[in-house]
Amino acid sequence: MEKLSIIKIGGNIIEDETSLHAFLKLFSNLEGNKILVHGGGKRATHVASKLGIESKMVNGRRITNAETLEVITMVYGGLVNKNIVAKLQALQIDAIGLTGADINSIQSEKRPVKEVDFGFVGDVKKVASNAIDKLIKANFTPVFCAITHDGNGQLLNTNADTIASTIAVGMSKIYETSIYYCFELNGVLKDFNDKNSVVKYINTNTYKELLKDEIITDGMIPKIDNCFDALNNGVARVHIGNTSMLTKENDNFTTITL
Ligand SMILES: Nc1ncnc2c1ncn2[C@@H]1O[C@H](COP(=O)(O)OP(=O)(O)O)[C@@H](O)[C@H]1O
Ligand SMILES: CC(=O)N[C@@H](CCC(=O)OP(=O)(O)O)C(=O)O
Repeated sequence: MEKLSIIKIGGNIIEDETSLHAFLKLFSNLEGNKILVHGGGKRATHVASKLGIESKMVNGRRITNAETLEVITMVYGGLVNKNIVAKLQALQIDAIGLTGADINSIQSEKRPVKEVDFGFVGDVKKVASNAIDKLIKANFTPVFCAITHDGNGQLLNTNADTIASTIAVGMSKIYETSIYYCFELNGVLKDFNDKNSVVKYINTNTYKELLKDEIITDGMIPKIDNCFDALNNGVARVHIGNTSMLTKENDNFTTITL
């Protein structure tokens, strides 16, 4: 089986021009088939606040009313996605920016209202692996933002970590897939005050311990849940770390195993 790398970058990398440029340079030099997935939650919160729209997160997910959906469509699908695509083109990567509506790549359904009404937030139902593969086979590099659609004309907001894991699961029918969750830290840290205290391997048992000891908190919990979902559904490898984990020189990052 041929290999495919799915690389997700978080909000803090996108916000910092120098980090973003350094990452895109690394990404452009990566050999083999690749897909980029980006978030941009921080930028969305910032733009929303400039427009006088308050942002509310519950369990790491944005409550997305109609107004917020407009903001995230402009920010993720427009501003952030098109800037990344233009920067990749400057690095001679033939990137194509996509939401899940483009080529019907990611269909989702509006999250049912239970204790919380998340509004226009979508849970992924179907990834069009063959359609995405046509782009890869034509030597385009797909760049996905955190937007999906329901097939009935409705765009939905879907967390970017989930976009990365569900695309990886879908593509693992065709490729041996690896996910690299890149963020500003070196990996999952044992001690938040020591940036080098990376937990190199986490499996389902050690994860439980780390949760119990409150070493893993906040946004890291849904991120690791996404990692286990991916591994349980055919993805070969999942790593969390700084963008430099994409180079062979750095082996100080976290690998998730079952
Ligand atoms: N043990 C831990 N090690 C590293 N980060 C952690 C840990 N526990 C919680 N976190 C938090 O998780 C955040 C990453 O999750 P999130 O904000 O969703 O990522 P992203 O930057 O990819 O959008 C980190 O910025 C950090 O604040
Ligand atoms: C439903 C939901 O919460 N969607 C996320 C999508 C963006 C994202 O995931 O961005 P980061 O990776 O930068 O956090 C949001 O709107 O914040």
